[in-house]
Amino acid sequence: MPKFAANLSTLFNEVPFTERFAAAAQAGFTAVEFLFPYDYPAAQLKQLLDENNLKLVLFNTAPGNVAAGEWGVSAIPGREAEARADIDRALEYALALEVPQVHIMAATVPPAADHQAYVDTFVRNMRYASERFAPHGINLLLEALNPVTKPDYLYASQYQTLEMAARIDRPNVFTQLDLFHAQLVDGNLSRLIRENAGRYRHIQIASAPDRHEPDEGEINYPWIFALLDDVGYDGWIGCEYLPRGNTLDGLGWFAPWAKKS
Ligand SMILES: O=C(O)C(=O)[C@@H](O)CO
Ligand SMILES: [Mg+2]
Repeated sequence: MPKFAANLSTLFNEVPFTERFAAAAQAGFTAVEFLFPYDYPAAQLKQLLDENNLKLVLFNTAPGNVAAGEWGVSAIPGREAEARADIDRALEYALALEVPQVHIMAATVPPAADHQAYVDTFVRNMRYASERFAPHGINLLLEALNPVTKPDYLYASQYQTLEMAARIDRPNVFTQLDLFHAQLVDGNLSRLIRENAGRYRHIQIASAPDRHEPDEGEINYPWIFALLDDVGYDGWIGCEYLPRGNTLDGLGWFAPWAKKS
């Protein structure tokens, strides 16, 4: 049976961030994920989780200078000290918030840059991160991002992240399978899900191509949820979509799984 986490960076934007925890709980979610915790003290976020009986299942390392086109610094040659400080800060939050997994953001790679140098830097920083998180039983995730949403990201295809995880070669490194990005870049989701079961440890969903509720568009989600059960996937499914309108109005698809109060 699928377990859904509300993404508080994309859902419940009708209210300020700190009020989205209660909104998600009232809508029947028992878990949440979000982009970044760093604007808030960990103790404040922990209190919001506890008050609303919510588990936190995912957040990301810091994105770097987003206004300058960055999306993560862990793959940028020459920025290792910053990347490792971000990794250490993510670990502090992860421990305080009891999160089981963290997405390590790689980087966008300028078209003229030396791509291999980015890959090598990322592998070294990921091995550092792996050593820091492993004693705490926390997994690290890599996520492929489609080039329309995020041009020039280190990897766009799910098969590239699987290859990268193999190259990093550490037991707590897995991929994060965002089915919206996967459909735009790779397609054939059933093959991806079946052949790589066990290599992805978190899933995110949205419709394709418009990234709305998972009840429209190219992907037949009820069928995908049954397939995930069939391959024994027991991780979380993050609802990382942009509601067509009011978040609650679009939650009809979630009604069968919502916790009844
Ligand atoms: O963009 C996505 O998709 C994400 O999951 C972000 O959290 C990280 O790029
Ligand atoms: Mg995603």
